[in-house]
Amino acid sequence: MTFFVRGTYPHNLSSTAMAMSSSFCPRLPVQFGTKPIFHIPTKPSFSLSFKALSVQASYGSSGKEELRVGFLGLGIMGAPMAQNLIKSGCDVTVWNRTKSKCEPLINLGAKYQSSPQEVAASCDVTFAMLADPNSALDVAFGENGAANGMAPGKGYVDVSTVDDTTSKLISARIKDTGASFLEAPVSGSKKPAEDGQLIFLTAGDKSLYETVAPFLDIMGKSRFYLGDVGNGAAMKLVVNMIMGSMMAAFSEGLLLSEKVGLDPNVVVEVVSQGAINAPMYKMKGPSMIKSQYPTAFPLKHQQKDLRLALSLAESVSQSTPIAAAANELYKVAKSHGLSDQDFSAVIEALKAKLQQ
Ligand SMILES: NC(=O)C1=CN([C@@H]2O[C@H](COP(=O)(O)OP(=O)(O)OC[C@H]3O[C@@H](n4cnc5c(N)ncnc54)[C@H](OP(=O)(O)O)[C@@H]3O)[C@@H](O)[C@H]2O)C=CC1
Ligand SMILES: O=CC(=O)O
Repeated sequence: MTFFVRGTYPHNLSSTAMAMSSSFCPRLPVQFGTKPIFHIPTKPSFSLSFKALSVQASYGSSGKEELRVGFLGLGIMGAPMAQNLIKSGCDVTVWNRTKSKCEPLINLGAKYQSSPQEVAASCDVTFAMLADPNSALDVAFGENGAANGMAPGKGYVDVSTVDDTTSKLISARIKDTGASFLEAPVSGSKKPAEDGQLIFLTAGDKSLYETVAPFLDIMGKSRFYLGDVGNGAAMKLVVNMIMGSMMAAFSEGLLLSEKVGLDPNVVVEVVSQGAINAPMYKMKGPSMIKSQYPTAFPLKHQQKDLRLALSLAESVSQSTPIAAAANELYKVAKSHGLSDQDFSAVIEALKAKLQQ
């Protein structure tokens, strides 16, 4: 298995920095499949402004034709990802099933096409950020799907969280057209998407990976190249299987602490200072204690990821009893109408009134 990681940038993509980065969108050769012409500086050690300037230094004066970038799916994640590309000066064309979600991006300068096929036909690389395997397949294969607009020299980058089987199906269909395919699911939620701090877990055509790397660097803080299609999907499912179980265990801890007379806010503080600290606890804990779940990562997507991870585990006979138990809790939460709340609403599934 091939493995590659670029160093992370210790910065936040503030609006000032975004403004600084405008017109720094990478200019790239239009044709794929050749040796990478440009080199991304590795492990820059300071600040976003350095990131923006690096991109300018590498691409700004190349004189090559700018790649036209398509973006399909403008939900919680897709909208800020596309926005960061637009604000960096990229030539972006958007499509979303619910057209009204395109308006804010069109106002920022994006072009619009009325189907995935038209986006793919009018762009050199097309990113897709869809809800789940069915929607990813629909948008790639359906009537007026992206595959109908693909051709040799183009690239399709699916950044949705799906299972490896779905990803391989999409890859095969796209590659049948002569185009290239990269799966690139992301780790990181709404805020990292807004801040250009996502972690890309990519696999597939290496030449496409190299071609789109500058775009990944606008939207993210690091990227991994993991080899064959399916490895990116599997990595994402493993990570989210761990995250879903952690959130379920954290929920149990908060409720138990309250029942025995402890202040759950102090539990959050103690956890945050110790070896089991994870940013998620301090970020979500205070609102969970107030029974508030402002949506960053919808609970229905976390349950989807657990379901897909369990199926992946079953395919290789790996026992995953903790994830299986967590999945049951998310299913209970869904059945109580919490699908569109943040995944931290899983705590509600443990409250006595929901279990009756
Ligand atoms: N939110 C998060 O924190 C993270 C999410 N992810 C993953 O990223 C993906 C997107 O997540 P997120 O943005 O939160 O999800 P949202 O539910 O906010 O957005 C889903 C997107 O998929 C579109 N869609 C759904 N069904 C269809 C369909 N049948 N045909 C066409 N388009 C469809 C929606 O269109 P419409 O607007 O019309 O409904 C929308 O653009 C998911 O796979 C998720 O697991 C990964 C990392 C973090
Ligand atoms: O998929 C969700 C995330 O936070 O990553």
